Amino acid sequence: MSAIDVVHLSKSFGDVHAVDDLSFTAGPGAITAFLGPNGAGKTTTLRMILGLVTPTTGTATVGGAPYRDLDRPITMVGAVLEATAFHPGLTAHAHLEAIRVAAGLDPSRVAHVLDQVDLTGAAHRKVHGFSLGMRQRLALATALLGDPGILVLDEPANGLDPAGMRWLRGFLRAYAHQGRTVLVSTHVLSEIQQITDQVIIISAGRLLFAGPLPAGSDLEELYLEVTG
Ligand SMILES: Nc1ncnc2c1ncn2[C@@H]1O[C@H](COP(=O)(O)OP(=O)(O)OP(=O)(O)O)[C@@H](O)[C@H]1O
Repeated sequence: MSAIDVVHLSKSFGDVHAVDDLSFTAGPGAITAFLGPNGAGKTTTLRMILGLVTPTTGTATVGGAPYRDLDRPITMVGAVLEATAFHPGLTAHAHLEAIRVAAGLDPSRVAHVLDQVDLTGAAHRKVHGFSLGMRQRLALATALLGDPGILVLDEPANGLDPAGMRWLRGFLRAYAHQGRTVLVSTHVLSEIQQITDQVIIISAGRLLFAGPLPAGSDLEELYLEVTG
């Protein structure tokens, strides 16, 4: 059983077939890049994996079970979705602490995840003064609170400066090397090419390519070839 299994998954919104009979797996110890043009169905697929959208047909499971059936999902799957909102009046520390308490996690986790994303120095600043990149780091820290074995990320490089992108690459690589699973949707092909183990490309909700990037090939070339 792979960490994330998508099997004949479909989702229609009225006449729009956002996801259309999609199947793929994202296994442990690897970074899987989830790619496709605007409107291809990536976010809808990620939201079905995370139990936020109900599939029309098919299944999406994490660790063998649908997300909604997981006992303590925060300890199994961490997610960073687009446009993550934080209460602007809270500090980063207070935001994380509230979630930690609600989830019954160990008190040491807050300092640990702040350190993991390099936000320790800003822990007691209010989030309304945070840059986009700092918000992305805080969203990642939130996803890491439960020490999950699976990370699902939608455009995590959004707002990161070049140093931040390099940091994120190193972080995700190390995370996968621990035997954990990373599924990341992105349009920044030059970034993901450097760390990806497996590539999934979809368009109009359908699978176009699944597999490792062939040796010596360029991800942008492959992407444009299969989506063109
Ligand atoms: N709640 C919704 N109601 C109606 N249509 C929707 C809804 N969510 C998504 N769609 C439609 O489903 C299709 C897939 O959208 P989705 O956001 O999954 O694509 P995406 O690959 O994530 O795109 P992008 O790269 O632009 O973020 C689009 O045509 C979109 O308009």
